[in-house]
Amino acid sequence: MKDLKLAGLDSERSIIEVDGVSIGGKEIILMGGPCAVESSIQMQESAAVVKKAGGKILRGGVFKPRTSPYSFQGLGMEGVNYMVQAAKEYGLLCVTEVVDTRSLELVVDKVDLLQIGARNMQNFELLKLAGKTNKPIILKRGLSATIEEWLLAAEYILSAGNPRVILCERGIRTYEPSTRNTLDVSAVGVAKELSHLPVIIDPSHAAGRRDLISSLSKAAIAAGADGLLIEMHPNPDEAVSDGPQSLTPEQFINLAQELGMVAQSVQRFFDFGTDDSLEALRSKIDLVDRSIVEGLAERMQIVRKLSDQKRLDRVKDANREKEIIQRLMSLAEELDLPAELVKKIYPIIFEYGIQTQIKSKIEQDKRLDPSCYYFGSK
Ligand SMILES: C=C(O[C@@H]1C=C(C(=O)O)C=C[C@H]1O)C(=O)O
Repeated sequence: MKDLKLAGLDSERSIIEVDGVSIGGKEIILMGGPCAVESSIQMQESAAVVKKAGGKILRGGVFKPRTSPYSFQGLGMEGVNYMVQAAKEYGLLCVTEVVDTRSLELVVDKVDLLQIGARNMQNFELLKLAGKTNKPIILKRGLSATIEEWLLAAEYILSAGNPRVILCERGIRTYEPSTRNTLDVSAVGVAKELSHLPVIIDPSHAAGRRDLISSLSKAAIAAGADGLLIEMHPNPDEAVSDGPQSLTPEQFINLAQELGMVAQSVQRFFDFGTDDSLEALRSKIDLVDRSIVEGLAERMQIVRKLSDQKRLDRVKDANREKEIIQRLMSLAEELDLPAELVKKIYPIIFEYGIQTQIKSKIEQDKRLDPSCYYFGSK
């Protein structure tokens, strides 16, 4: 694309540093908070949840570009102060949306990042002014903007002198009414092919309903997104805006717990572990235990299949068992785990493996020779 003089991908991808948080590196950055700032207590509660989930950035709208003029328009500067205070207390950064040059000037020195929303993606005066600030800009893709238009909007900010732009896909307008917008997952790959800028995903505005947020967030990471911007409210049923698409604190934390595995599968990481409280460490252990048991169940399924290929009197194979134990004992040593643990646990696992094969073999034999039923039932 010829006009992407600064946004175009030359060689290196940009990693955007904001006070110790790097967006666009290996780490997946989680940002969360309510659609609109409503009160000091609401922001305190939200900040506590974001922190607990391993999130790095607190979001909250104070100037709300609402579809209807009669919807809540935001708390303005009072709201900014609530958010800044809460973020500070919990060691988080904070971001809010600016809707015009006036609101930008009001908040630029207060927050850590600025957001330009979908409806203002082509507000060129605002883009130029954002380009003159020293704050990173989260630039949302417009409701009906092509990827090219979105990148050219980023080019406005870059060419005005601000190199820190983060692209945010938030769903586009399609003919499909089941979701508020359609999350364009492929936009992540396309934008990254054309541009060096980090790309994050806002699944909340894309879906418009909370039941899809978890799966869309995981899809976003799998597709290569550098972060997630998710709406979460301490009490979504009472939210003044976007309640139906806001996660509850519990859902937000549960989702965050699952992000690490998805991140790992695409050679990234998500640090759920910033919270080392007893409760947080125990939930981490619960997650690991779950995958241990799931792994054992999967192993058992495979072992059971092996019975097809064996005679009943040849189910146990001592050499194979020895070989497995030796291999896993060296792995344990490499991983700083007592090798003795493997030596003790595995014979029990083999024992159950053998039992399950024998059972399956007997069932097979019965199926092959139905006479044994008749014989047995006489
Ligand atoms: C699965 C097998 O059968 C038995 C169970 C084993 C296991 O659980 O890994 C290993 C050897 C056998 O004693 C096998 O032969 O591989």
